[in-house]
Amino acid sequence: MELEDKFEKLRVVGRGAFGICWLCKKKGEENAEKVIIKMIPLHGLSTKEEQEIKGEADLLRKMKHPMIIGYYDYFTCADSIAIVMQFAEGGTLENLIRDQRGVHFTEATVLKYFTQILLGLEYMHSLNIVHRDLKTQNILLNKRRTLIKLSDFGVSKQLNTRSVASTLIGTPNYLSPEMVEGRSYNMKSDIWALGCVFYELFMLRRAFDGENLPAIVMKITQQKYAPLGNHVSKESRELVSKLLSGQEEKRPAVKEILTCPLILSYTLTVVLDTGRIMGSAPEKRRTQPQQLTMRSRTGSDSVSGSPTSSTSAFRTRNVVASHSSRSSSYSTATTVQAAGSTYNTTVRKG
Ligand SMILES: Nc1ncnc2c1ncn2[C@@H]1O[C@H](COP(=O)(O)OP(=O)(O)OP(=O)(O)O)[C@@H](O)[C@H]1O
Repeated sequence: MELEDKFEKLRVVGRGAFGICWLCKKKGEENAEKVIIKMIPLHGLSTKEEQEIKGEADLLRKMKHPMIIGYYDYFTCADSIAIVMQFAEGGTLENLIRDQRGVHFTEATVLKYFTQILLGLEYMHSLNIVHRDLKTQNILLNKRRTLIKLSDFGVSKQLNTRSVASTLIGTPNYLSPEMVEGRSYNMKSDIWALGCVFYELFMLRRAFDGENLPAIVMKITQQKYAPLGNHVSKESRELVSKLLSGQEEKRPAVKEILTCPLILSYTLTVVLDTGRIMGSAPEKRRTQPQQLTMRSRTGSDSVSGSPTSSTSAFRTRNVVASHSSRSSSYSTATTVQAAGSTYNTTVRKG
């Protein structure tokens, strides 16, 4: 089959090391959703490599989460494999950072984006999948640039619980010390990259940068980065330094970060908001399986998504609010089931 048989090519949105990304529309449908089709040429690849790419595409199709780009389908056409995925209209986090033109985000804005990235990553890690290429270019945004979507798992690998993937892959700026030293890649290497992204959101520049590869590598191995400015709270600075710890075992797991005091209230807000998004308009979802309307607390947001992402990934089970008669404070005990993990949390206000 040729791509043009089924889809109308609108424009090229980007080029990666392995292929071209086309913005496309299904032919013959008036209001067809726009999708991205990534074309990966197969020529020169062995049958085993081709099978590996197809295996990756199958894996991507299985992932359903609001903070992960929706992968719909793949097919072989001409001499390429075409991967059909959700179109993120807001571009990349790298572009968003660049568009700030040096004006820092507020800490609350950074923490909202960061928490969403964490939730996407937590879902992947719960499936024993490491991202391996987490960077601001691979974090996409919806049209209003309020919701993030992790993407580009071209080099992700599904790990079984005992094995580690050890291939050295990645953009140099986000490589962890263990990777530059040729040691194996693991989930904690994703945490390092997460630290780099967190730093970049605060400082609008990369944590580890340099004129050339050896200069970057030197800084990574010494964990040498310019200190975070005074606009960053002590708690956030401490978290950055934990994520960018040279020793993997000192870096916290995603679940620990989601429930640490600095992040917990953001976790609850994002999970509860997403629960509300997913809980809305079930009839509409049933009749229009390709289109999902997402509403956020701050306003309405529309992104295209997979309808099943609502059910498995996020579930708010039980919210109990109890008011204290002795003070004006109140506590909210919440059991939030996010990405297969259950958080029993108590938020106190007042
Ligand atoms: N789903 C999408 N929605 C919107 N834009 C996208 C989408 N996927 C990719 N792009 C755009 O296309 C560019 C190229 O993406 P692609 O995944 O091919 O490569 P990459 O992430 O730059 O690098 P590589 O795959 O080589 O690691 C991205 O930087 C982004 O601007």
